[in-house]
Amino acid sequence: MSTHTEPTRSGGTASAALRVTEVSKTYPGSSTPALDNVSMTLRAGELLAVLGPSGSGKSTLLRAIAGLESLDSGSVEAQPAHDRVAVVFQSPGLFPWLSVRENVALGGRYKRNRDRFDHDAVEDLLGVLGLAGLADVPVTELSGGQAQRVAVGRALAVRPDVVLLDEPFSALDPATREDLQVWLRNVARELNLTIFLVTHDVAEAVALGDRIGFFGGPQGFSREWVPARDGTTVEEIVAYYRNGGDVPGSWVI
Ligand SMILES: Nc1ncnc2c1ncn2[C@@H]1O[C@H](COP(=O)(O)OP(=O)(O)OP(=O)(O)O)[C@@H](O)[C@H]1O
Repeated sequence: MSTHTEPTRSGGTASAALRVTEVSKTYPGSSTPALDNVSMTLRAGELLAVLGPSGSGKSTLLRAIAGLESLDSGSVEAQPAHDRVAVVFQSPGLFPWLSVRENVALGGRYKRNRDRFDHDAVEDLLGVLGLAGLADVPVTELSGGQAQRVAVGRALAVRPDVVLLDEPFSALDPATREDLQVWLRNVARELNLTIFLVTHDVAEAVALGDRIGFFGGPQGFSREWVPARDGTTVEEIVAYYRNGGDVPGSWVI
């Protein structure tokens, strides 16, 4: 497989961790495509936040990237391999009979992860995630925000090349959500993660995204991808959504 490179904001190049090419999908029984010829690239080490109205196909794309949806056409290429893509959904889906540490270390039980799973590294990861003090606590005793941090930890423990997050904080109260956004930003920097984040929340996209992809948008559901420039504000994005029109000149793809 060839190695792709992509221009970055700083003028250098970054390899493409994930490349989606002309992907289409229509669910059985539906007359409208959920994905209509979607192309995008996720660069290694970036957090791409994907905004879009309900029903515009964000989750379908995420699931397609994760290999959970069959495609009518198009392709998803991950570098170096597709089995190193981890997913976290809105609901943490923890195993209630296991502790925090056991949930985070769950991936080590699977044969396919054994060569890359380091149980000692789980302790370090719990520290980075701020979960060391909770390691032996049953997950049934956690708050919603703590549980979602454990879910992210479980995904990270298999050392994925790409992490897919589908509305990971949307079930949480606003204060907890803000805390977890700060937490995720710090963890992503510390571990140099590559993240594809689906969110409804413009403020979350602005707080976390190195780039922001607009899925759907002002010209109908056109599925365009418009990277945000540095310093983009929530107001600018909301105005763009509401008013449509041309993509601001400084938002160069
Ligand atoms: N399993 C399914 N079977 C049939 N149609 C589906 C299925 N999942 C999604 N759809 C349809 O595909 C379209 C895209 O849905 P999708 O959930 O990907 O959008 P979304 O942008 O993630 O929305 P939301 O933000 O509400 O989660 C919608 O019209 C939805 O009704």
